[in-house]
Amino acid sequence: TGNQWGYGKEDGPSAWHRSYPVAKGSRQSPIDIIPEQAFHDNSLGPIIANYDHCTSINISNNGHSVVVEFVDSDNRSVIQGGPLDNPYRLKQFHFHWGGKGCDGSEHTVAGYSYASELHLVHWNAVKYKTFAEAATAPDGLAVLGIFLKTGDDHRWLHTITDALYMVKYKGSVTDFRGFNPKCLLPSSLHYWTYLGSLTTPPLHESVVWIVLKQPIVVSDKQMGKFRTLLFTGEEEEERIRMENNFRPPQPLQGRKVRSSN
Ligand SMILES: NS(=O)(=O)c1ccc(S(=O)(=O)c2ccccc2)s1
Ligand SMILES: [Zn+2]
Repeated sequence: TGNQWGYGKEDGPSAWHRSYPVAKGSRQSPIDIIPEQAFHDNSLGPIIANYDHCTSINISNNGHSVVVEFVDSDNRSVIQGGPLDNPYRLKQFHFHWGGKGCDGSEHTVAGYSYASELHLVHWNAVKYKTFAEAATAPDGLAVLGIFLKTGDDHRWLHTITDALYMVKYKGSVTDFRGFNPKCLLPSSLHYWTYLGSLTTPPLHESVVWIVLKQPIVVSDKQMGKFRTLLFTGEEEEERIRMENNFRPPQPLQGRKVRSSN
């Protein structure tokens, strides 16, 4: 049923092109960001994230990551400014991470990987009627990427890591209300931006990527809780720990990465 893809040896990123030929396309993500080669574009304004009236709905394990979904039937939580021509609505956020002691970010910075990467997924509800329509349009999605590095405890991430035991298995979902992702943003919103794709199948080339330069700090213990999740469902006999759910950097193919001031 549907296309089975994963992060293992047989079904991982190097095999995705068989079912998703766009995997070898001209604007694939993630990429290795080389700061010195990024173009300082003075016309790039600040990113504005208006999450104050956002409404989280649930938290779930979709067999690839842990996802928090939001009400996106109006413009109550949007990102705008920067490279974006209009406001994009927050739909969900999720994470990518490594194994114990290993890094698991998707974008890298001059070859450097972070422990994890948070993706806040938004869609262009001004130009497109539905998320599904926006998801295949070249300017349909805007994903805000935030690096996580290990160090002190992140006081707000506890709200998420304390809920992970309820979504241990693939296909599990539970209520998750009143969470404002503003608490996960670093103090600086300086960013790199480039045109790319979803980093998982269906790998649509529909994403304006906005990757924040400043990582947030979370503890090893908090990262460890992500690794208690499973790729596998409760009914499956095989239990496979959810870790290393990241795609490696893809060819830049002549794309320009711009840098905010
Ligand atoms: N890692 S990422 O942020 O690039 C990403 C991968 C998949 C999604 S999606 O679930 O929003 C989605 C979007 C469109 C079609 C299907 C799923 S977002
Ligand atoms: Zn992602």
